[in-house]
Amino acid sequence: MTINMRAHEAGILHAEGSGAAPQWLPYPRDVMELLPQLYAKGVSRDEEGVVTVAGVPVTDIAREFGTAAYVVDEDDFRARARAFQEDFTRPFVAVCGGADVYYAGKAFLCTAVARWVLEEGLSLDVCSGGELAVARRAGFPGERIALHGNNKSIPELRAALEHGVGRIVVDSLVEIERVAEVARELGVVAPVMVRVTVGVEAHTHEFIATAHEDQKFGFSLASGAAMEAVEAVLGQESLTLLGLHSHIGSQIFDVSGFEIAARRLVGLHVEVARRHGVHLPEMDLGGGYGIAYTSEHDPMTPAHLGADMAAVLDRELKQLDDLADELAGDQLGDDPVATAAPRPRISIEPGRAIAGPSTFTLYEIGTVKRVQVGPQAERMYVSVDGGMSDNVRTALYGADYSCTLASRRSDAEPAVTRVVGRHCESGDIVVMDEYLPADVEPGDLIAVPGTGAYCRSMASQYNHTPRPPVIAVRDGHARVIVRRETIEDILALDVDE
Ligand SMILES: Cc1ncc(COP(=O)(O)O)c(C=O)c1O
Ligand SMILES: N[C@@H](CCCC[NH3+])C(=O)O
Repeated sequence: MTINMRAHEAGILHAEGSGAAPQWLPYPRDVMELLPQLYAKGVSRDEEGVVTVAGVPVTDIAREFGTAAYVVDEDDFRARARAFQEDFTRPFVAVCGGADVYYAGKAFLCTAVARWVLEEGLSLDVCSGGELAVARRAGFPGERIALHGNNKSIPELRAALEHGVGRIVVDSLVEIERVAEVARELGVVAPVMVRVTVGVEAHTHEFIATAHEDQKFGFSLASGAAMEAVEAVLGQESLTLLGLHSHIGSQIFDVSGFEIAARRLVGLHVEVARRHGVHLPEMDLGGGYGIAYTSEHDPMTPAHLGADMAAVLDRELKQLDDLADELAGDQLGDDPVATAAPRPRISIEPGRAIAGPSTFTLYEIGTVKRVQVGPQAERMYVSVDGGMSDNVRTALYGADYSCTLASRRSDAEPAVTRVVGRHCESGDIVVMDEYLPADVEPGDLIAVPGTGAYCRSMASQYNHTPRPPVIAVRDGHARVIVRRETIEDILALDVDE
């Protein structure tokens, strides 16, 4: 018999693989009270038991804006952005002069969010012409934008260079030629970074790991392709090489993957300096910091992460200091070591860790059905007015979410629940296993926390379902930052011949 640790803590005893029928254990507490760390800082329950965000009851939000809706606690988002910008970067000052934080807009980006990020002093990572357009509309300065993507189009590259982006992270030899050509055409020198596949097997879902050899991103370090790419960039007059980039994957809790990545990346950085006499001014370690979706996850704070990663970098950059000693001995006499082989400035690209916990999805229950799943066990299937079209992560990665009854308190017995969507698939599941009070009924609201990253940004119109709005709440006031799609929006795309 295997016991799911989270579910076990919540009182669910799984009998998977044992052949025995599942049995549920009694669960005594309110899920939100048990797991407050899953919710944004401004989320709590009022005296009536209604969940509130920054002082606004979810019942008011549902009445005014409808459901399903993504509800973001603006102060929570900003605080997490600030924690990376300030607490994470602080230890890097002594190690390499400082660090820059590029918010990864793929997690979630709209004009308001780009402005929050800008106001909190971060830079921005975009990976498409669409994300770049949003950044431009928000007034994001080009020099604080990084452009990613493994197949950027010429119009995207042109738009990026016209906006003066601070870095383009190149991903193939064809693309190096392409960027060089567009830069020549525009009469500019394009700043680029080379995305390196460092060969780390990140401990995460295989679809969101990105630094093992057999996948589409980057230039392999092991095969020599990364050095070849560096040389290709150095050979182009319309390109300037800022540095090397590595992103090992997403929803990672273990610094050891970053440590191996840093060691290998610094190794290549030193090799470039040694072979070509080029001291690259930057180095980017990507994003990927995990968040808590359930009690199974225990993420590090940005301060803790920063301290650990700065220590790792300090250790690994000793490789560069050895080169500096060599160079100083050979060429520079008494010149300070720092001028012989200066340490690169570090940057990172967190997305999920800033956006994810700031948001919950608010759904209204439409139907409740009890299904017998064993002689002593039944599962309550709660259908909500959304599903895999607004949160595909459960279906795509087997992601685990929690939920809570949000519109009232209930003293009813807890029931093992699966929250499902309204789409035409049995895999249309939002929350696999959680407890809800057994008296939940149509019209009740539930909140699914941790949906700020890769939910709205990966939302679809499956079954011609209009995508939900994003409602930002701050200081007792809720407002729309992304409006709800309408059937008219969907019909507008459909050519009526
Ligand atoms: C290149 C790059 N940088 C940053 C990120 C952001 O990752 P996360 O949201 O896990 O921090 C991603 C996505 O995994 C990415 O591909
Ligand atoms: N979309 C993925 C993460 C991929 C991030 C982009 N490289 C998720 O929801 O977890």
